[in-house]
Amino acid sequence: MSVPTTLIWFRQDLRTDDQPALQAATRTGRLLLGLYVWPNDSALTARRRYFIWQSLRDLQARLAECGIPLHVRTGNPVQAVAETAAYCHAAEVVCAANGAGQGALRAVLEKQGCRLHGVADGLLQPPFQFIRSPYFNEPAFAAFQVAWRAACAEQYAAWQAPAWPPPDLAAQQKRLPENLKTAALPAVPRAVLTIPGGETAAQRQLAEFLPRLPYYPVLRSLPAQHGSSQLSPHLVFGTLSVRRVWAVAGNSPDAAAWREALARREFWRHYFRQYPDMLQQGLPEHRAAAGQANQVLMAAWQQGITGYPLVDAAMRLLRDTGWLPHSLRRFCAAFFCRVLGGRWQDGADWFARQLLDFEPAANSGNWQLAAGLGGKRVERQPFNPVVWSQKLDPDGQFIRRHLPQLAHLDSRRIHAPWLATAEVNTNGYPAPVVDYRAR
Ligand SMILES: Cc1cc2nc3c(=O)[nH]c(=O)nc-3n(C[C@H](O)[C@H](O)[C@H](O)COP(=O)(O)OP(=O)(O)OC[C@H]3O[C@@H](n4cnc5c(N)ncnc54)[C@H](O)[C@@H]3O)c2cc1C
Repeated sequence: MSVPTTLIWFRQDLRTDDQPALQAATRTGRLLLGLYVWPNDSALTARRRYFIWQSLRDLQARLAECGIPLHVRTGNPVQAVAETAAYCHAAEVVCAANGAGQGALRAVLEKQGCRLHGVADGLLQPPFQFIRSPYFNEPAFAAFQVAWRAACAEQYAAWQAPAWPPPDLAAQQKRLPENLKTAALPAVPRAVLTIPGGETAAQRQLAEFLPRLPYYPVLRSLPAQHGSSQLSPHLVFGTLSVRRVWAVAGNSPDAAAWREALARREFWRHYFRQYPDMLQQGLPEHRAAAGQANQVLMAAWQQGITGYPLVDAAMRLLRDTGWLPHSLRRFCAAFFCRVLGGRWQDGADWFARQLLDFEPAANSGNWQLAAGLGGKRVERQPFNPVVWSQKLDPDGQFIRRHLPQLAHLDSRRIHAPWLATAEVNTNGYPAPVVDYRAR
């Protein structure tokens, strides 16, 4: 006789700690199974795929301790979930509902007598409450942050993560039929990751960062110092709970700047849920005035051969590791739009193909801001890449690390090697592709 089960469909919530889908599934009292469906996504780079794989391996081990098998499928998600639900006689499928319509899945499941139960995850506050204007410049963010923070302060003042696992779960799961107990995880090609995947790695990284929190406000703007948490891929793939992150940061003045970063993450996600058309197209006011970088300039920027050392060091690091600190993302984006005259969409596309932590809302929003397109009018402070290079990397340490052919230049010339006299060897480093002063 078949035993009714509950299927937990893991999506971008690849963890056991503070996991709403897992908690909701446990409350059903049925036997539990997990499922992950690999996305059919051409944007899933080898690095991202390997990060997910590491996260699944960790999740599988954690779930196995409680007797929950994690099945892994590929293909169309609706079909894969429905087939697995039928195979394991699921009476209910529980998953994070990320706002995208799940009507098709619900309809298919209902036909086979199975209920779809969506739970909220990934945000500290529900969307559609705090965005008051179609603009997303600094004043709009400031207004959002005041209201949003007040709601978080109230809701999370005494927050405790729900307990996991329930004490009798492993014993109960022994009743799972043998054919459902085994779940394989096919290997994927290895990729070099500077930020490893998985809940265990995420928790370790969070613990290592917390003692450095007091230095965050200063060091986050100095890319040579590794001053930020590097938790972004974990927050994107849900190997870490954002509620957990908010709670451990605490209320101290040291934590304020870091909590502001979390507010920015949330701001973009709320904003584009409310204004989805802006994700690709931007504000209507600015649609006609898009720039167009020529292909040669765009290729030089992508490959890190623009002749501007900090841009090139950063763009090579992005290509080689899939990660950049925020200050360099902003710098490279501003350079692309304002010095090379590129369209923000083209730059955002390149970042989307490189970033380990690619997330459409954060990427699109930050690109549009860097291009000065968050308000009614174009908002552009003068942008001097040499002055910014000196601010972000005062003694050239970051440039020296990533462009060794310029390592011998002094701290002034290293930001503008074209000023070096003919006797100084710049080892074939290219001349600037454009003169920033002409822009
Ligand atoms: C052009 C550009 C593109 C970007 N694309 C992405 C992207 O695709 N995915 C992504 O997660 N972030 C993106 N960001 C935001 C930000 O740069 C990264 O989140 C941050 O660098 C991650 O480093 P961290 O984890 O050390 O951040 P920390 O400084 O330690 O901040 C903690 C967390 O807050 C969030 N966060 C911080 N700053 C921002 C911000 N300005 N916008 C949104 N979230 C923020 C991230 O989740 C981050 O992990 C982009 C920024 C720019 C300028």
